[in-house]
Amino acid sequence: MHTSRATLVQGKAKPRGAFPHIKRAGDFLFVSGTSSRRPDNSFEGVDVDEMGTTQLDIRAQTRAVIENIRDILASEGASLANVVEISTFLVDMNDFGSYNAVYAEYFDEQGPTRTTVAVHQLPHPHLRIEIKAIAYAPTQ
Ligand SMILES: O=C(O)C/C=C/C(=O)C(=O)O
Repeated sequence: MHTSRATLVQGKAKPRGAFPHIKRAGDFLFVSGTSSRRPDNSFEGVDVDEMGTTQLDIRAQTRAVIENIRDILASEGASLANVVEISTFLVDMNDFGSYNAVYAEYFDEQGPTRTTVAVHQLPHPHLRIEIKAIAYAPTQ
Protein backbone atom coordinates (compact mmCIF):
# COMPACT_ATOMS: atom_id res chain seq x y z
CA MET A 1 0.00 0.00 0.00
CA HIS A 2 1.31 3.48 -0.87
CA THR A 3 1.68 6.12 1.79
CA SER A 4 0.23 9.59 1.27
CA ARG A 5 1.13 12.07 3.98
CA ALA A 6 1.18 15.88 4.12
CA THR A 7 3.37 17.56 6.74
CA LEU A 8 3.64 21.01 8.27
CA VAL A 9 7.23 21.01 9.52
CA GLN A 10 7.79 22.29 13.05
CA GLY A 11 10.34 25.11 13.27
CA LYS A 12 9.95 26.26 9.66
CA ALA A 13 8.12 29.37 8.43
CA LYS A 14 4.39 28.67 8.41
CA PRO A 15 2.97 28.40 4.88
CA ARG A 16 1.00 31.51 3.93
CA GLY A 17 -1.91 29.45 2.66
CA ALA A 18 -3.77 26.18 3.03
CA PHE A 19 -0.99 23.81 1.96
CA PRO A 20 1.75 21.71 3.60
CA HIS A 21 5.51 22.17 3.39
CA ILE A 22 5.90 18.66 2.02
CA LYS A 23 3.75 15.81 0.79
CA ARG A 24 4.74 12.17 0.47
CA ALA A 25 3.06 10.21 -2.32
CA GLY A 26 4.46 6.70 -2.20
CA ASP A 27 8.22 6.88 -2.74
CA PHE A 28 8.14 10.50 -3.89
CA LEU A 29 8.25 13.70 -1.86
CA PHE A 30 6.83 16.98 -3.17
CA VAL A 31 8.15 20.16 -1.53
CA SER A 32 5.95 23.25 -1.90
CA GLY A 33 7.40 26.46 -3.33
CA THR A 34 9.96 27.57 -0.74
CA SER A 35 11.47 31.00 -0.14
CA SER A 36 14.17 32.38 2.17
CA ARG A 37 11.51 33.12 4.79
CA ARG A 38 12.49 32.53 8.39
CA PRO A 39 10.10 31.23 11.08
CA ASP A 40 9.53 34.83 12.29
CA ASN A 41 8.46 35.83 8.74
CA SER A 42 11.59 37.91 8.13
CA PHE A 43 13.80 36.89 5.19
CA GLU A 44 17.40 35.86 4.68
CA GLY A 45 18.99 38.05 2.03
CA VAL A 46 16.89 41.12 2.77
CA ASP A 47 18.16 44.28 4.44
CA VAL A 48 16.00 47.38 4.83
CA ASP A 49 17.63 50.39 6.50
CA GLU A 50 15.92 53.09 8.54
CA MET A 51 15.35 55.13 5.36
CA GLY A 52 13.66 52.21 3.68
CA THR A 53 16.59 51.54 1.34
CA THR A 54 16.30 47.86 0.49
CA GLN A 55 19.13 45.47 -0.39
CA LEU A 56 18.08 42.10 -1.80
CA ASP A 57 20.89 39.52 -1.94
CA ILE A 58 20.20 36.73 -4.45
CA ARG A 59 23.15 34.66 -3.18
CA ALA A 60 21.93 34.73 0.42
CA GLN A 61 18.35 34.09 -0.67
CA THR A 62 19.34 31.14 -2.87
CA ARG A 63 21.37 29.56 -0.06
CA ALA A 64 18.54 30.03 2.44
CA VAL A 65 15.96 28.56 0.06
CA ILE A 66 18.04 25.42 -0.52
CA GLU A 67 18.72 25.07 3.19
CA ASN A 68 15.03 25.50 3.98
CA ILE A 69 14.28 22.71 1.49
CA ARG A 70 16.96 20.57 3.14
CA ASP A 71 15.27 21.04 6.54
CA ILE A 72 11.84 20.27 5.08
CA LEU A 73 13.11 17.06 3.44
CA ALA A 74 14.69 16.01 6.76
CA SER A 75 11.18 15.80 8.25
CA GLU A 76 10.67 12.79 5.95
CA GLY A 77 14.13 11.35 6.60
CA ALA A 78 15.36 12.59 3.21
CA SER A 79 18.15 14.95 2.16
CA LEU A 80 19.15 17.08 -0.83
CA ALA A 81 20.76 13.93 -2.25
CA ASN A 82 17.23 12.55 -2.74
CA VAL A 83 16.10 15.47 -4.92
CA VAL A 84 15.36 14.44 -8.52
CA GLU A 85 13.79 17.60 -9.92
CA ILE A 86 14.01 21.31 -9.14
CA SER A 87 11.91 24.16 -10.48
CA THR A 88 13.23 27.64 -9.81
CA PHE A 89 11.35 30.92 -10.12
CA LEU A 90 13.40 34.12 -10.34
CA VAL A 91 11.91 37.58 -10.71
CA ASP A 92 14.89 38.78 -12.77
CA MET A 93 17.13 36.72 -15.06
CA ASN A 94 19.96 39.14 -14.22
CA ASP A 95 20.12 37.12 -10.98
CA PHE A 96 20.75 33.90 -12.93
CA GLY A 97 24.56 33.92 -12.64
CA SER A 98 24.66 34.45 -8.89
CA TYR A 99 21.86 31.96 -8.32
CA ASN A 100 23.65 29.44 -10.51
CA ALA A 101 26.92 29.84 -8.58
CA VAL A 102 25.27 29.15 -5.22
CA TYR A 103 23.24 26.30 -6.71
CA ALA A 104 26.49 24.62 -7.80
CA GLU A 105 27.65 24.55 -4.16
CA TYR A 106 24.84 22.06 -3.51
CA PHE A 107 24.24 20.15 -6.77
CA ASP A 108 26.14 18.97 -9.83
CA GLU A 109 25.43 17.26 -13.16
CA GLN A 110 24.63 14.00 -11.37
CA GLY A 111 22.01 15.78 -9.30
CA PRO A 112 18.41 16.76 -9.99
CA THR A 113 17.05 17.85 -13.33
CA ARG A 114 16.34 21.58 -13.24
CA THR A 115 14.21 24.23 -14.87
CA THR A 116 14.64 27.95 -14.17
CA VAL A 117 12.15 30.57 -15.28
CA ALA A 118 11.52 34.23 -14.55
CA VAL A 119 8.11 35.22 -13.28
CA HIS A 120 6.38 38.56 -12.93
CA GLN A 121 6.15 38.45 -9.13
CA LEU A 122 6.62 36.18 -6.12
CA PRO A 123 4.36 36.20 -3.03
CA HIS A 124 6.38 38.94 -1.26
CA PRO A 125 8.03 42.00 -2.88
CA HIS A 126 11.37 41.23 -1.19
CA LEU A 127 11.64 37.76 -2.71
CA ARG A 128 14.04 37.28 -5.61
CA ILE A 129 13.77 33.49 -5.76
CA GLU A 130 11.47 30.61 -4.93
CA ILE A 131 12.16 26.91 -5.52
CA LYS A 132 9.93 23.83 -5.53
CA ALA A 133 11.40 20.35 -5.47
CA ILE A 134 10.57 16.69 -5.99
CA ALA A 135 12.56 13.98 -4.23
CA TYR A 136 12.66 10.21 -4.58
CA ALA A 137 12.89 8.71 -1.10
CA PRO A 138 11.50 5.18 -0.75
CA THR A 139 10.31 4.31 2.73
CA GLN A 140 12.15 1.44 4.39
O1 LIG B 1 5.84 32.88 0.71
C1 LIG B 1 6.80 32.11 0.82
O2 LIG B 1 7.62 32.24 1.73
C2 LIG B 1 7.02 31.02 -0.15
C3 LIG B 1 6.11 30.91 -1.27
C4 LIG B 1 4.87 30.40 -1.21
C5 LIG B 1 4.06 30.09 -2.33
O3 LIG B 1 4.50 29.80 -3.42
C6 LIG B 1 2.59 30.05 -2.14
O4 LIG B 1 2.10 30.66 -1.18
O5 LIG B 1 1.91 29.44 -2.95
